Amino acid sequence: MVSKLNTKQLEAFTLIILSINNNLGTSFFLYGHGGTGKTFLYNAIIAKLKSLSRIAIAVASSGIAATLLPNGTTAHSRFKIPLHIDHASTCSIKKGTHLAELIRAASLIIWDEAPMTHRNAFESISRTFCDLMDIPLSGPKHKLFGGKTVVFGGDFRQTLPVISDSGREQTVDGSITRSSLWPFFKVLKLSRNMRLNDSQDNRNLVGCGMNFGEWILALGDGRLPTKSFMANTPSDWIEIPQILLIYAGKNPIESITNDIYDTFEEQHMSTDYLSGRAIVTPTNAVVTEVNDFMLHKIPGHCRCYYSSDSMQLDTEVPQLFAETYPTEFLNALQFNGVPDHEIRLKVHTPIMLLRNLSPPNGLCNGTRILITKLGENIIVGNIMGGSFDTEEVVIPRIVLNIEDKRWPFILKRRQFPVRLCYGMAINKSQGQTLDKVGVYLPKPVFSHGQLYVAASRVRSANGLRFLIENEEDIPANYTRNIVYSEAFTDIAPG
Ligand SMILES: Nc1ncnc2c1ncn2[C@@H]1O[C@H](COP(=O)(O)OP(=O)(O)OP(=O)(O)O)[C@@H](O)[C@H]1O
Repeated sequence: MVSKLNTKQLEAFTLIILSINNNLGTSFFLYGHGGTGKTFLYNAIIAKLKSLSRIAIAVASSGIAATLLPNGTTAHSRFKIPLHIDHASTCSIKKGTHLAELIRAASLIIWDEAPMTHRNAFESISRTFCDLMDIPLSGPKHKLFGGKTVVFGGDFRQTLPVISDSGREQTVDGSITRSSLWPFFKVLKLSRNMRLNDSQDNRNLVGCGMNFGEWILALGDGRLPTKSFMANTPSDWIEIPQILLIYAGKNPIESITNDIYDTFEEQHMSTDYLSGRAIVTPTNAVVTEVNDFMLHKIPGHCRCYYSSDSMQLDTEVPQLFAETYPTEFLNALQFNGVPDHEIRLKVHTPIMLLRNLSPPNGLCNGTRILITKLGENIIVGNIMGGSFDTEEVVIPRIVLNIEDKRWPFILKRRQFPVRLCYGMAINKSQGQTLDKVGVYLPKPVFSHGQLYVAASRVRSANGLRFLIENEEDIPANYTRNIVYSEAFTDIAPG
């Protein structure tokens, strides 16, 4: 793999290996826009360390990015980062445990998609590593991350920390670049988009004077010309080039799925075909519409799985709550990232896991699986993509505990933690390289980086299509592009 690295990747590789070999304990941040080969480089470094019998711990902020790294897990599960974290938190790792010894022995920590995680988490890891490595928390003998070489990486144009009920300022303030540790990071920059191939369709985007790669990057940077369509509304609407557009027709979902899942009838059972395609859209409600539409196209028996829902109450008068919130009410509740009460599936349909079931075996939140058997109590299938590609896996029902401040109880839902994934929420596509992506926007995106994540998954302009539905007075070749550029202007790639 090392022989394949481009110049910037090789420079970064050399500096990181130098830090490990000389125990320099450098904290790196690998910065590059989508497709510049960050994941490729992590894999080259991990392979090198493996050949030297040295340990690298690889984690990512999201499950799907973790599956792209050898033995990757989410950072939260690997380092036992508390769910509710503040500026003084530490991780629940006790000295002398297997995990503590693994961290002590590791030569390198890699953390992909770091910009998605709140800065408090990195600070708590640094304090925890100091404790495990017997390094003081301050003073001349203090070392960041207990003296370990660490490589954080990611792209600030993509998802930033999600902080509930917060606005632009709090989101940017939660970012790793606002951490007291940030000034001590050595930033390594990658700038060549390795995802895009050099085909003709990448050279010219008719009408906007840019090639596809330049256009994608300008979109992510927030440098495309913008306009506003009504007084007092955001002026962040951008024009999508004509050649990337699909028109809604009578049935927009039919139009976009016919385009992205062309040759579906012949290839609907092919893992390669399915794993290279997705319709991405901002909300889960639309994801469900897309998936329901596709499910109807698949021949064969549809199996329904119903959850068993109950309340965990912190009260001595459960009867009162049982009357107020009957089972039918609990069944109707829907939450982001939680399977519905009713799931309908067929053999040969692709599903996405919604929970980390067994990260060491590739079963992470975001893993895609092609179903081969629908049992009474298990679902069997083969993993699509990532380091566990084609491996057969078994998915059980699990109990999911769901807290929501709207309800005075914890919902306990026993269900298969899966959802069909012909369509997926934009944030679930982050980190993936796909052949064909349909960006379906019945409503515009609503948060930083969403449009960029969606548009930057493909290898060529030929693989990207937008279908936009706007209110009557806004043309269907315009959509919103939300970019918090202050999150990354100081570290623009060189
Ligand atoms: N040096 C290289 N030689 C050949 N292919 C490469 C090289 N670097 C990256 N690639 C390929 O380019 C594509 C994008 O790379 P990768 O997924 O590592 O980018 P990334 O920076 O992690 O992207 P994102 O931020 O979107 O997750 C992948 O298909 C990868 O295999």
